[in-house]
Amino acid sequence: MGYEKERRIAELAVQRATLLTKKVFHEKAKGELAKDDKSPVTKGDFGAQALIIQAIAHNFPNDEIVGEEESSELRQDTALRSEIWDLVKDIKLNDSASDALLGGPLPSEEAMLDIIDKGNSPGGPKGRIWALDPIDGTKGFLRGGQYAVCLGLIVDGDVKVGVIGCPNLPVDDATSLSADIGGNQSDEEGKGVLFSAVQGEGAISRPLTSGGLAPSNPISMRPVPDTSKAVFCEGVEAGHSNQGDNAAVAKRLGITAPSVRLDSQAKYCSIARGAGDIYLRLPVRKDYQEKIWDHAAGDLLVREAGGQVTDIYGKRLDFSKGRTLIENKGVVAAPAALQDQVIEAVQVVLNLK
Ligand SMILES: Nc1ncnc2c1ncn2[C@@H]1O[C@H](COP(=O)(O)OS(=O)(=O)O)[C@@H](OP(=O)(O)O)[C@H]1O
Ligand SMILES: [Mg+2]
Ligand SMILES: [Mg+2]
Ligand SMILES: [Mg+2]
Repeated sequence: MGYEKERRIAELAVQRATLLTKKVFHEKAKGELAKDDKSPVTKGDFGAQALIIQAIAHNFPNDEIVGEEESSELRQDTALRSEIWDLVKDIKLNDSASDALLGGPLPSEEAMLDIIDKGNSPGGPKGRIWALDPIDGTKGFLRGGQYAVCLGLIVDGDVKVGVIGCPNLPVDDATSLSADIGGNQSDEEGKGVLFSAVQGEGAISRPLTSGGLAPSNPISMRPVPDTSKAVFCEGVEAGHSNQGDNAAVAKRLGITAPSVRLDSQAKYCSIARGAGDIYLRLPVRKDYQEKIWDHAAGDLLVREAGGQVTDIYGKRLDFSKGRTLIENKGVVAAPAALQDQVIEAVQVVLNLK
């Protein structure tokens, strides 16, 4: 069994970070800022990044981290910074043995900024590099929908460990995707799932808790007799994937069921547990480069659950090229037996052949 410690620490670090994101999720003022690329970031994103990097640095001090966020806005905005510190300093798992594994609380507000900035690795083909998305689906988080806390370990360009916490997904793997899954989640009963995978060892899920890790179950994609019976998942934001092209692909595959729209890597998680079958993320803009933290953990989770993950050309996602997936365009994930047919349909719709 490889990467046992990495999986355990990653699961606990993600679980601890969701304690903070869940608090912010219920606050009216989430400390929203617009980044240079106009995308949103909140107290939840900064706080979760600080907590997770602290845990990685404590356990694996020589590893590099590619984290989505950086602290420059917080170095200007002292009010927001102290609001984040007020949250971060009090977050701990209510199982002291588990919490101790993460290295205890952060030392100070100033140290928190430096810890956030340890996520500045350029990535690349060599060594151990963690890809961290402290809140994936920030727009979903702000809307009251799905979001995910995502952490993957890439070793020499290959994803070895993937962990995703989804506080708003139903615990029950068998719960079918319903229209309200991406909607307002005021009722927390029965919600919150922690997914993980290690290369070559399959994929599992367990309920998210506020203490130690709960018992886990293996998960797998469901068998789909033919593509027309498949349910496909896509993003909520029309600016992140081309919903018109996604629909045209579904039509070519004979799919009549409406798509299930949900934010974040919860899409990878859903198909990996058989709540949905195909994830389409067809590009909106030619020049957009997908970020490694948006896909590393989900890519491994789906492949370990019996699926394939490629870009629109049928090429595996290449995590060895830096902070972005510069060698790939779009994402297509499906049960292994259907992948060729789905790629064929994508290529016809996008006029690639
Ligand atoms: N133009 C464009 N194309 C593709 N992807 C983009 C684009 N712009 C942003 N992003 C990234 O989308 C991440 C959120 O993905 P989602 O799957 O949640 O999108 S969706 O809202 O459900 O459609 C989001 O991740 P977070 O910032 O972590 O939320 C962004 O990294
Ligand atoms: Mg973002
Ligand atoms: Mg993201
Ligand atoms: Mg994010």
